[in-house]
Amino acid sequence: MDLDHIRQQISSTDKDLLQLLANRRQLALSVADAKLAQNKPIRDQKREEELLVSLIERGKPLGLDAQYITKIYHVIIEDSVLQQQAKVQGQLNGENGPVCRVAFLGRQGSYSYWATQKYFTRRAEKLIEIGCDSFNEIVQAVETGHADYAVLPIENTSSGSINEVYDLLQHTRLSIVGELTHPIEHCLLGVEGTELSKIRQICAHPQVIAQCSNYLQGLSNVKIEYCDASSDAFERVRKAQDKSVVAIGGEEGGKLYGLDVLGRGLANQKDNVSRFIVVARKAINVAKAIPAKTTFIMYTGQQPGALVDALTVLKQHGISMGKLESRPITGNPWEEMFYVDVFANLDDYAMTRALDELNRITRFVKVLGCYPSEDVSPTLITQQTS
Ligand SMILES: O=C(O)C(=O)C[C@]1(C(=O)O)C=C[C@@H](O)C=C1
Repeated sequence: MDLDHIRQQISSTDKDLLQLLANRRQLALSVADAKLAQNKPIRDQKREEELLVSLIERGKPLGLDAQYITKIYHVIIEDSVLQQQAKVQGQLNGENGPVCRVAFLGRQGSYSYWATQKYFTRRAEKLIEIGCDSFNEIVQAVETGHADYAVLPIENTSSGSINEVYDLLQHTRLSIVGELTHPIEHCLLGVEGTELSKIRQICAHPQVIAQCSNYLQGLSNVKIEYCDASSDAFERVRKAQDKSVVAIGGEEGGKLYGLDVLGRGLANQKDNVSRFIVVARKAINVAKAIPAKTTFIMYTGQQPGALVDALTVLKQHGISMGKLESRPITGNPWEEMFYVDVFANLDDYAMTRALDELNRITRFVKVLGCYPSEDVSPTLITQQTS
């Protein structure tokens, strides 16, 4: 068989695979309806485990190993769960209309651009992109009604919390309505023919620079140029057409600007992942069938044990905390606002009780939003496979 012929067969098999994946997605969406009708949660890890075990058994005589099957099905099931969650949420809260206007940092190719695409393709509305130059501009776009939603990076596994976004949340009337995580794979990108040894200037967003600090410390005689977004860095390099000027950003984004990859894996952490939040003017409800997260801020005052007392309230109501962050309160030197993420639905009885009590024992509490948790942890096989 000649190469072209084999490739035709591969392409045809891939076409069939895509059709099968699309069919599977449709079936999963029908499952969501059935589950809602029966009052069942979307996620069923027992079913997932049974499915994985039976697929591994079926794969063996076909020469497909367990690891390969497990890896592929973790991706398929994660997609299935998130598609179902988006459908259920759309039904519960109603979509905004035929289109949704979403503000994000940068233009085509920025990390926030990809995160926005990923999140909003699950929804029925047509996405209208509103690229912005700063986090403040993004929030303003939604506050003024120019955009329906904003996508904001809030934390990263290499650089930690994004303080500017936390501070904006303290003063906005917007609510958190969603979250998503997105892998951030930093590459060094330049125009064709750029050589690593000749680089004199690196363009990147300050968050990117923080996430690649170890790599950057190892370079000498290189000027850092701060940019509004990775897409801005790409644009500058593309325009300069200078082989001593490079950008740091994602490979896919760089390609849109005609840039070549000179180096990969620049982040301090191997698993460099950012968590983004989605904010809107109106708060949403989260269906009981979906695991929910609630984020609130509180000012406890500075009396001894004040924070311990507040966190004890959560413990007493059996509420697990995902993250605790603190930021200075503007205008009140040395006083801190605490940001708390909990795994609970705002409508849960325990959460209502806990918030009532926190309102009583702290100086200030404000709920920033309740939203579906996108943390679809992979189901592990506990039973023995033969
Ligand atoms: O069978 C179900 O209950 C589904 O929702 C489908 C599915 C899947 O994609 O296979 C997805 C999520 C559940 O956790 C289990 C399985």
